[in-house]
Amino acid sequence: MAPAAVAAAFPFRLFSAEAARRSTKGGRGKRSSARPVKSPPLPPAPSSAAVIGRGATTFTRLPLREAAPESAEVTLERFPTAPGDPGRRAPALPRGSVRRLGVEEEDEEDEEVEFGSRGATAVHRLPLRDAPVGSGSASIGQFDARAARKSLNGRAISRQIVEHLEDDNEEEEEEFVVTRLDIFEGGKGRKARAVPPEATGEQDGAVVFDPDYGVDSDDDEEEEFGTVAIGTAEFDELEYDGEDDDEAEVLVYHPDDDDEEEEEEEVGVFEGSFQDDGREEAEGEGEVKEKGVPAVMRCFDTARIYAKAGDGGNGVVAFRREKYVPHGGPSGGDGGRGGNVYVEVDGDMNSLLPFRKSLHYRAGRGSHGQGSQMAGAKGEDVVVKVPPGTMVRSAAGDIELLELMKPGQRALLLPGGRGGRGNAAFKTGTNKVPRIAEKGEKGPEMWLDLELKLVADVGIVGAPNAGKSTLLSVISAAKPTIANYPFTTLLPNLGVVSLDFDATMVVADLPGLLEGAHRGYGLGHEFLRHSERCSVLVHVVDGSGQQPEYEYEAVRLELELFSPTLVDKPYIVVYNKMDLPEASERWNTFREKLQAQGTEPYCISAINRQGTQDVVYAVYKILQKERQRVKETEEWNNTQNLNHVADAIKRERSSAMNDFEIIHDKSTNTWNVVGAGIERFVQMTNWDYTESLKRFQQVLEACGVNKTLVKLGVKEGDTVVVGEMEMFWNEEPKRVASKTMNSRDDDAVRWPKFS
Ligand SMILES: Nc1nc2c(ncn2[C@@H]2O[C@H](COP(=O)(O)OP(=O)(O)OP(=O)(O)O)[C@@H](O)[C@H]2O)c(=O)[nH]1
Ligand SMILES: [Mg+2]
Repeated sequence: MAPAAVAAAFPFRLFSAEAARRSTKGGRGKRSSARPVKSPPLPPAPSSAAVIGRGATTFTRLPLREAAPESAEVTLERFPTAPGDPGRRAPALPRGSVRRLGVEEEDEEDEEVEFGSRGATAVHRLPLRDAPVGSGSASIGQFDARAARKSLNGRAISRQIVEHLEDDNEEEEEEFVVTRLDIFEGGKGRKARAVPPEATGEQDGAVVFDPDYGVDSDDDEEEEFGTVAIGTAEFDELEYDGEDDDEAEVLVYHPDDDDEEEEEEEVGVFEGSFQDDGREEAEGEGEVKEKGVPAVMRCFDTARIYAKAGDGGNGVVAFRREKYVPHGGPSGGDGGRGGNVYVEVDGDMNSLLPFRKSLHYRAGRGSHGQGSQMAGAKGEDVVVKVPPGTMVRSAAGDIELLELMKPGQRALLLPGGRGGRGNAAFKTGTNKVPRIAEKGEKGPEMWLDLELKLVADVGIVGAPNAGKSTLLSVISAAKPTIANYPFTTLLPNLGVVSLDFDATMVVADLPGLLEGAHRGYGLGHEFLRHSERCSVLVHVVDGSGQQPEYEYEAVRLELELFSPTLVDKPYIVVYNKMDLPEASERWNTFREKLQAQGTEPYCISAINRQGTQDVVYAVYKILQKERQRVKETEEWNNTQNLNHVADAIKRERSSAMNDFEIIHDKSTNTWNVVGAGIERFVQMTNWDYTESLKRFQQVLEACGVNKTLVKLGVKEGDTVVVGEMEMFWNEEPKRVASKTMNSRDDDAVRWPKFS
């Protein structure tokens, strides 16, 4: 089709394919700019055959944000909402944000920044550090990277947005948005500009970061800031060193140390995570000892892993060429589906320790399609093997996704991306030689928190050195380490107790509990969650201790402080070491005390196997009752769909393209078109083909985006963002008979529903 004809058909938005190609190649991220776009940018060369219509525009590709779903409903990669309207689709659009609060008078020390994991929700606050003065070069790179490093352990290259919203006491309304993506891109040598406060004349001491520097140069801005004051810096030249007295660096936000502590505690997401083995500090006595647990113990039952389903393979454009077959027609095959990510219960595993070593699980990408209508091969699936009793949560938003209990259970967690269609699929009556093919759909990705709760029927609890491991060793075949010092047991031990042919129970021996365990003393507290799944607790008391009753009460209290459901569990009390004279002497007092409370304790000598069998029978009797009770309630809710996460992803994938929302950000004149269907369309569009632009245009028209924008009052030069595409709006130069448009619409918009 001649360019002029295309222009006539789609007079509204005029894109430059040239510019598009340029910018997509560069892959430069560009987000709502620091300053409103004041004039439409340079028109591209109209001579290019690919230019659709007249007028001009730039066409930039935005990198996609990392998927970090806040809910099981939304797991696809997506772009964040309009910066000015963070709350709108917050649940669907996970992101971090830092927002400057209103500045209180001139007191810069009091400035605060809210730092949240989604939208405007504050999770913790960092105080704003006054910006250093007198430097022409500046970078905000450190700012966000630092926050990110803190909160994400620097691992997830996820996208956080730093918002610098309007000041209450400034007349000028300004808004600055800095995405971490910009910063990361900056890290690859991109030029960026930061404007020191004295250049802007603002009193708030914040350095203004201009992510668009060098993208669209704007003369007005130069004047406003004064050219001298504007320095540029290569990001890779700058390194964060934690000090702000380094002249080469300008740190914009710099939380001071006290608040850092606070912030860590409040966020608290990373406690119990792996890594940072060497980072633990020795803590003084009397202090709260939150993380004084060796890494190996933390990894026993918690892990954080990254999973990504494979991207679909791209479809290709090909035409059949064969002797004696003139006009062979399009024959580009579809890309293959990306691999799936499964989670499977492996009965042989009993801890999450293997995840210390491997934490990235990526399914294979689908192969690209080929000529002769050959579809690409499917990507390879990956299976994440977990022990029975594993809870799977999405790290973002702490949403419970799965609870995997039985060996052999398998859940499809992330379905691979669909393969892009080849040009053979685009053949229509009016377009017999389609030069268009889709890219493969991106596979969803996620950080997952795994937590293991042992699936034991009985939990043995008690103070250190009480003889818990000894008891387990005599009633089961387990061989736990036994020694005469506290904290012999560092990780829970499991044993199977069989009373009879089919009467068995799994017993867990847990690390000892100290008074103050809930405040972090000792180790036992780390593992108490494992007893949450137990039906019965066996509380072992060391009869040879100084005050067995006191020890008993203290442990009960710790259980209660950990979780009220623990103390409500049925339990039996076992008084141990009766072979020792000091124990047998105190037995009567102990027994009377407990009887007064309505509990009948057992006395044993674990080492001599005296009385242990009675304990086993007593426990089994209670367990049977509990099992019966659980069975009755389970019958009611036994239909658990293990694939619900994948289902939600698939549902979202099939969302209609005309189901979108438009969010207007007045300060930057940006219109964000948000909708899973349309964003997915943009992601799958292969901009290498010129026909893709046309199709994109047609889709915008057909699904009503253009119409809605016009209705909402979009103006010449405004920015329109759809998924990873950013465009400038150009008014139509000349309206063309709508007949032509309609006749083309139904031809071009062939967007089938995927299930
Ligand atoms: N005399 C006597 N000693 C016992 C008895 N039961 C256990 N012990 C001893 O008590 C010490 C501690 O036993 P463990 O079974 O390791 O105690 P634990 O409760 O598992 O201790 P932690 O794992 O450190 O919490 C060992 O030296 C055992 O030999 C008993 O019935 N009589
Ligand atoms: Mg032990």
